[in-house]
Amino acid sequence: ACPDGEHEHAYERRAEPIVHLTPPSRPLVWGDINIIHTTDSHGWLLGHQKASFPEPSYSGDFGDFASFVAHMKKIAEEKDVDLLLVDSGDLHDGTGLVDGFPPGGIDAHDANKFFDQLPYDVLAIGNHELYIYANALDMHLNFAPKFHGRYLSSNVNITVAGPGGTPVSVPVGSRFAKFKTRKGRKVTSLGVLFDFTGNDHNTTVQKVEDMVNEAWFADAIKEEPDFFLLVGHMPVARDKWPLVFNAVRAVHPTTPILIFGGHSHIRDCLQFDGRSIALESGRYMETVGFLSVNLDHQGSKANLTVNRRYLDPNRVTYEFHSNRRDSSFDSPQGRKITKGLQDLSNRFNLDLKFGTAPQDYTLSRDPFPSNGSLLSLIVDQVLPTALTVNNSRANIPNIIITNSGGLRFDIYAGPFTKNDQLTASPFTDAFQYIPNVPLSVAKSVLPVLNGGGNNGRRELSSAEERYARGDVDERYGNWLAEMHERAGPERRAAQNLTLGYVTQDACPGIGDDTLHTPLPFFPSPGFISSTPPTGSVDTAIDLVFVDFIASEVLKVLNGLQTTKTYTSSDVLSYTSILLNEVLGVFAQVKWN
Ligand SMILES: Nc1ccn([C@@H]2O[C@H](COP(=O)(O)O)[C@@H](O)[C@H]2O)c(=O)n1
Ligand SMILES: [Zn+2]
Ligand SMILES: [Zn+2]
Repeated sequence: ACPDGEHEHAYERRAEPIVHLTPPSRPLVWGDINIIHTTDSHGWLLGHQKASFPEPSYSGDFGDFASFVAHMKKIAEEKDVDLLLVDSGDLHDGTGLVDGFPPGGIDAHDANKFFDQLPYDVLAIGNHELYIYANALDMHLNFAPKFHGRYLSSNVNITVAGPGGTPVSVPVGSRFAKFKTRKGRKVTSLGVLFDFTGNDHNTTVQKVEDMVNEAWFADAIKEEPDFFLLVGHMPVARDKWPLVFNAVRAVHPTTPILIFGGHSHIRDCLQFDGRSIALESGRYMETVGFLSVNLDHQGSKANLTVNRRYLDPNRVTYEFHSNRRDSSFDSPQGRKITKGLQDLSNRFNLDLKFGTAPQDYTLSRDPFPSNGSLLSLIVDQVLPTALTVNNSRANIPNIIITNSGGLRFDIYAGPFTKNDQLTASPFTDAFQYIPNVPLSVAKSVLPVLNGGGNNGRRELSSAEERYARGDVDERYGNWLAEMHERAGPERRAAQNLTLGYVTQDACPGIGDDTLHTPLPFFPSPGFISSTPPTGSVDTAIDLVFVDFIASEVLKVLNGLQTTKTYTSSDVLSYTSILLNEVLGVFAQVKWN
C-alpha cells in the first residue's frame, strides 16, 4: 500500500526515544466532495509528545497538519475536486497551550490564533467555549471575525453591550453560512451545539428542538443547495442530530446532507439515510477525519457513494496520503505554526518539571480502583495530600468527592511537567466543603451520585461498550487477517501492530486508516471519592467537593436526610488550591 516505501521512518522529535510508526493501510478514496474534519482538539496543537504507544501515533503537531492540508488542497486541485476543512468545536480546556497562560490572561486566546492560519471553511462552537464568559466573548470579538461568517453558533448567543451600552443578545459567531466551493457547488451550513446547560451567565444555548422551529432556520434552509454541510458539537449517535436532519429532510427529501459532529470524543459514523452521512472524528488531535462523497450524478436520487477514514495524525500518515517525503513535507506556513506553538509553550513555561511519575496512571486502560488507575491515584493520594497543604482544616476528618470527567488524560511514567498537569487536569474548578455533615449521611452521597444518572462522566460509545463486554466485531478481525495476507511477507513481518484505535461504527467498510491492536478499556464511575474516615454514624466531618458538582451534592444531601435543608450558603471555600493545581502540588511533595 505504501507508494514509495519511504514512509516507514521514525518519529524522532524532542529527544524522545526513536519509535517506528506503521504507515496507513491503504490510500484515501477521493470523491467529488472531500472534507477534512477536526473536533474536540482541546489545545492538543503540539501533538502528543510521549514516547510510549499509542502516543507517537498522534505526534503530528498543528504545523504538520497545516502542511498536510496545504498538500491535500493541491492534490484536490490536480484532481479537480473540492476539498473543505471543518471543525466541530471544543478548542478550549485540555493542555498547557490553552490553560497554562499567566494569571490575568484569557484561556485559549493565544492558541486560538493558530486556527485562523488554516483554511477552515466552517467551524462550530463547542461547550468548552462557554464555561467562562470571557472566553465566549473572546470567541465573539476576536475569533469569529477571522473566519468571515463561517464560525457558526446556530443556537448559541452571547450578551454584549449594544448601542448606548444597552445589553443585547447576539450570536457568538453566525447562525448559518451559505457559500460556494472552489468548484462552484452551493453549500448551506449550520453550526449546532447540543442542549448544553452548564454555560456561563450572559451566554444562552437554545434547545435544538426550538432552534429548528425558528423563522431564520426555515429561511436559511429554504433554498436548495448542492449539499447541506451540518457541522456541530453534538455526538452523531444518541443526540439531537435527527431533529436537525429531519427538519432539513422535510423540505429537501433527497438533497445530500453531510454531518460533522463531536463532543463524545469518539470515532463514529452513521447514515441517517442513503443520501446523508454523519462523521465524528475523535478528540485531542488523536484523529483527523476524512470524508469523500460522489455527488455528480445529476438528477440521480440513488444512495450516495461515501467513504470515511479516521487518520492517526502523525507525519507518516500525512506524508503517505500527500505523497511527500520527509524532506519535502513541511510547508513554510506549517513550519511557522510549529515554531509559534513551541514559542508559546516556552512562554508559558510548560516544560517546568514538578517531579517524576514512577509509573503510568491511566483513565481507562486500567480498572478503577487499581494501582494503575489515575482516578485511584487522585482520590487515594493526590487530593488527601494536596488539599491539606497549608489548610487549617487538615485535621478534621473528611470525604473528598470529585467528578471523574474532571480528569481528562493519562499520566505517563517519567518527568511530570506543568503541561502534563494541565492535560490530566485542566479545569480551574475550586474545592468547597460543607462542615459538620454526619458521617453516615456523607458516606451515602457518592453512591447516590453514581446511581443518579450519568452526570459527571461521558457516555460510552457503542464500540467502547462492546469492548468492555469483550465483544469484538468479527468484521474487523476478518479484515485484519485479509490485510495481513495481502501485505506480503516483508510488510507482515514489519507490521507488529501498535496499540491504538480499533473503531467499530455503523458506516460501510473499515474506517481506521492505520491498523492497531485495541487498547484495553475499563469503564469508570461518574463520581469518585477518598476513603471515608472511620467513626460513629454521627461523627461530624467535612464533606469536600469540586464546585463543578456543588448543586448536585446539595440536591443529594437534601434527599438523604430531613434534619437540615442544605443551601449554597452552607457551602464554604476549602482551599485556594484549584483542581488544575493538585497534581503539581502532589508531585512536588511525593514525586521528587
Ligand atoms: N469545569 C469543568 C468543565 C467540564 N468538566 C467535565 O468535562 C465534561 C465535558 O467535556 P467535553 O469535552 O465532553 O465537552 C463535563 O461533562 C465534565 O465531566 C469538568 O469536570 N469541569
Ligand atoms: Zn470535548
Ligand atoms: Zn464538548
